[in-house]
Amino acid sequence: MDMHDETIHSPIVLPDQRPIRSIAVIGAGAWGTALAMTAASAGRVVRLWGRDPAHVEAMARQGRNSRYLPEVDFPAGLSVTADMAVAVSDADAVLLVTPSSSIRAMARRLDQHLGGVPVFVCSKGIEAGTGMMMSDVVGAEMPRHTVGVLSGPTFAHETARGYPTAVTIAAPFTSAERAAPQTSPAARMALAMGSEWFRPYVSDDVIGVEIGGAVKNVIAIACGMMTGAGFAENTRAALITRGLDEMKALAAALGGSRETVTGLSGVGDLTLTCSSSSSRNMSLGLQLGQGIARPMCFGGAPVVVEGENTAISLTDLARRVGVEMPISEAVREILHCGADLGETFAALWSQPIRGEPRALSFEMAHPASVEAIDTFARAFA
Ligand SMILES: NC(=O)C1=CN([C@@H]2O[C@H](COP(=O)(O)OP(=O)(O)OC[C@H]3O[C@@H](n4cnc5c(N)ncnc54)[C@H](OP(=O)(O)O)[C@@H]3O)[C@@H](O)[C@H]2O)C=CC1
Ligand SMILES: O=C(CO)COP(=O)(O)O
Repeated sequence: MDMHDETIHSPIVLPDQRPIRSIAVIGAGAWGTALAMTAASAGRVVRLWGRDPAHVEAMARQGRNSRYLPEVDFPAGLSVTADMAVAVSDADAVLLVTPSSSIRAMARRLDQHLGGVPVFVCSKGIEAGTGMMMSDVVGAEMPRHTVGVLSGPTFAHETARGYPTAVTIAAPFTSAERAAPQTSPAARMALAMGSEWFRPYVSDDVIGVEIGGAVKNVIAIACGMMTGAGFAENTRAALITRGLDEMKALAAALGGSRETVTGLSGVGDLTLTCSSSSSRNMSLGLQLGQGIARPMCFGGAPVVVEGENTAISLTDLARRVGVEMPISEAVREILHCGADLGETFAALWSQPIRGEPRALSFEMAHPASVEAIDTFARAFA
């Protein structure tokens, strides 16, 4: 073999290419449990961590999670523990699946127990106060780890039952991984999780994926509110489409790709969440739209509705980077500023008329708006 051949055939040196055989899932709610079941069904060794020892003991005894997914039995290969050190011992990768408000604390705790294995955040939200994306929060607390995300249109109860489901798994690529994406942590995780009914796609656009998951919850609340208040399908379709525009604009402003927003984690999840009362976000909106006071929604039970806090962190972030998000702002006003639902949506519908692609940049007063009526009144006085 001459020198030339040797150059051509020398293997690319890549960092960690081990297959992912064992997975720790942190968070034994509906989605953590569904993902743990998915990974175990795909043949991985899975440890599911829950914070409540009594709940963990019940899961171990019953072979199911009767608090969050009562109708589905655990597959072989899934064990449960309330000891985080046990959960992550020998793990080749971690799925972090507690509510977004707890992700920083969980990551800080995890970092004490974990070597440098990839961590994938599966929660959908933007941190309150800092406006940081979940992957950035985890990256800040776990600097030795590759941090990715897993997101898409996925109701936990459907995934747990084995209904065909597709997700996007994203993590940053090194330059070597760009040349051979199948060696990236995201691709290795996709191989570890994939089964005949669970179909992962791979991406390196972490921010694009995360924006989709965060924004769709706020838009779903808006859709629920409008539906609950008695409006129909035209209105919901308009909110979904203009919500998608808000998602696209913010993702682009933060360096994400518009194409990612049209994928599973954007359009896919927006469509799912805004179409079904199985969504807690949509359901909260429905109840508020019907005039039920917030404390009485869900019969007063504490339910994780990520879009509620995200309405604030998202619009704060959008204002900071100069992106207009009128639907998200309307949701924030109603949820957090005491604005009247009917009046706020009426004002949304009579906002200035604009070009449909944001690139067609102009605006003029809507004829139904107060400003327009005043202007016309003055002009014709
Ligand atoms: N459910 C779904 O279909 C999907 C959910 N997601 C996302 O997954 C994330 C989790 O949601 P989901 O599993 O549905 O929520 P659930 O309400 O089903 O479960 C929440 C879980 O988090 C635990 N938990 C709550 N607060 C804390 C805390 N402060 N610290 C540590 N653990 C905590 C709960 O423990 P305990 O029981 O002890 O209270 C429970 O195990 C959310 O960001 C959601 O958007 C994403 C895709 C699908
Ligand atoms: O993220 C989800 C589906 O992809 C779950 O939506 P909810 O949190 O609104 O129930």
